[in-house]
Amino acid sequence: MVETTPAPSPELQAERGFLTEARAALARMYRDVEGREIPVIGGEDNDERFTNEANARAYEQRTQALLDLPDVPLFFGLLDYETGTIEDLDRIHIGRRHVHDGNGVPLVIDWRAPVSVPFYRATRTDRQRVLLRRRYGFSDAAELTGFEDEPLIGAGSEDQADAFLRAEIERPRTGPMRDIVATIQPEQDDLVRAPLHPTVCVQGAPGTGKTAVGLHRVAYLLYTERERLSRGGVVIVGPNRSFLSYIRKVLPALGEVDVRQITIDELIPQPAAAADDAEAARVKGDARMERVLHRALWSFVGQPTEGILYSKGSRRYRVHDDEVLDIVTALRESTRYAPGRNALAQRIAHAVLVQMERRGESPDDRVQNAVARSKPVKALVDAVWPRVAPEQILYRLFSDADFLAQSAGDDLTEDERAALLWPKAPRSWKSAQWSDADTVLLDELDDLIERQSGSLGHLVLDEAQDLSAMQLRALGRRCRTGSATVLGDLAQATTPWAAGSWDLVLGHLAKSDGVVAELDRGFRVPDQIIEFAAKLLPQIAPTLGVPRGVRTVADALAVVRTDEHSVPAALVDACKAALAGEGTVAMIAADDQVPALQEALATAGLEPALLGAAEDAMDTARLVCVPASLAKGLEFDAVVVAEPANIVAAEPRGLQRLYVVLTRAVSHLQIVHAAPLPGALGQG
Ligand SMILES: Nc1ncnc2c1ncn2[C@@H]1O[C@H](COP(=O)(O)OP(=O)(O)OP(=O)(O)O)[C@@H](O)[C@H]1O
Repeated sequence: MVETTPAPSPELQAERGFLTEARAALARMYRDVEGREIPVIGGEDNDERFTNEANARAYEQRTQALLDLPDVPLFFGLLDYETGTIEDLDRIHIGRRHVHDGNGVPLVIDWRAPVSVPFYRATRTDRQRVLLRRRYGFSDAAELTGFEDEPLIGAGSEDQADAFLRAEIERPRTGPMRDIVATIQPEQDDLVRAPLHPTVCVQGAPGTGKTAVGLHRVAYLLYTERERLSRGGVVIVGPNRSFLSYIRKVLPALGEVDVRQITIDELIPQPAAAADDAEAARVKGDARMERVLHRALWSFVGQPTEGILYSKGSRRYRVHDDEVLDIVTALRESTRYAPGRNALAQRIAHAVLVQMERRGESPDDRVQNAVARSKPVKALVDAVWPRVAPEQILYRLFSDADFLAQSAGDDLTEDERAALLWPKAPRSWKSAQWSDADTVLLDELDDLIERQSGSLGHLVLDEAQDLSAMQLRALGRRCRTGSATVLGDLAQATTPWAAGSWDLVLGHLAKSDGVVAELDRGFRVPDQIIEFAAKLLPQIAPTLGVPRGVRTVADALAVVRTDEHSVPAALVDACKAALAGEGTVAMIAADDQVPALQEALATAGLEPALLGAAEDAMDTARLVCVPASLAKGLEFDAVVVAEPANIVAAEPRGLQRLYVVLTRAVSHLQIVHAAPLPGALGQG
């Protein structure tokens, strides 16, 4: 915890009194809302039901947002302004939400309000009319324990701010990620407060605060653009459920409870039941698949070989095949598949109507509709432009080598086509089992057949470096008019289908106007560990610079070499040593080694939890066993890594995976190995 003023000075007592007053005011605001009647419109039609449901939801959110969370301090900072800067207020307390007394006088000002900005931006050289900045220290139970003043005029230095940041970073972790609202840094604040449009893309080394920035940006945008965003909604897409569980408390602590946090598989509503090998998944995720699917779909539209004969009473009307062909050709150029089918029926019917008019009849729209629905027209449309389901097309692509070759054109090599073909095709498209990558292709086909609506207001993609082109297209479609916050690190790309550059990612998302920014101050990882892990960068991401550390920690890094049989015992010792310190500890190993190593730790009496077995494993246990494939995005006060060579050998992008694993520690990293250290790690 930060060095704070010895308690209780009169000033500290006054601040504690103010905190109690603010808490009471918030409780009153909560009671006011809770006691309010929710307006209910009578009647049972859809509009009325929808309005009533929306009112009830808004009410529920408003009450939840006003709940005083016992372990979240109500304010964290204070600014003294030059007199007259803000009307009637020279001193403002800054907190996670707005609190006012019974007469509307603000007690705590929301950190997102413009008057709070200098808390993050003012410096001694650019004071922004601020005289003094105060930062508060709180116990884990949100008791006010002290404060530190940073005068922006007169003698002084900026070291205090750095000490406060360091103390905040090193405060031992207990369970899920916490917010950084008290110590957002200026380069992060720029991104947090960037306008809703255009899309923002953040490349940042491990621990530079990308996830934190993304979450605070959501809270900020909901404050400035609430109405616009509540219409379409905000969705955060993370790599897996463990990660989402880890970040789930940040937005509620910032007073935002209405944001969906999901994995991409949950966004695309198609259950996956099959698995792909790496090469098939890579090809299925490639942007070229869009052209393959496009050709496959449109190959279902055939050449009309005969026209139609429509009879009404004794009269006959004929539309010839070449006329139908002209209509089909024009429609192919201008519509999607499903509306094209309807339009074909209508245009043929129109051609019949023209003939009727030429013969002196005066048919109206109803006649045109009747003709469009007549048997001969339907039969022709079914023959020339059949109804198809996405599954039918994909089934045929993966089970019919000639159809695949014809649809692939020059886009796929023979080997790539071979990777797509099923070794043994299922009996029919209805019984086929689809993989995750297939469900994304089905989604693309669905949109090629009929345009999806795409009305999301804002989309946050975390660990976006891992998404395939086809996944990015699917995400972009859901947010056609909205904007996105794209977060990631190209050096941490572990999927074989990763897009490889931020320009490509933005292009696939259909947000090419997005602005790419870089964060390069690594807050999480001590210097010594960054330097060690960065030895891998020339091999895994030669174009990226080495992140700048902001702190060193004594004995941050230890590498223990032992023989193969002694690895479990050495891991037990390392975990025991780590547990002797404060905060969370992770033992990270190659996925298939985790069960045996977990057992070794349990046998030694250490009671480890297994990440992934229960989503909230990190909430309760101090020691967690983490399969390397689930480590991304997480962090622990101390990390023990077992046998790096096995982590590397487990997958095609094993070195990238190891880089992720090595950069999870806030204070201490111990590496236990018997095999030589991989790549450049073993050198010097
Ligand atoms: N301004 C800050 N004040 C305090 N802590 C910070 C700040 N910025 C980042 N941190 C801390 O640094 C750690 C890393 O942040 P975060 O997980 O957002 O980084 P990241 O860039 O997403 O990392 P990774 O690429 O490894 O997923 C977190 O503990 C976060 O709270």
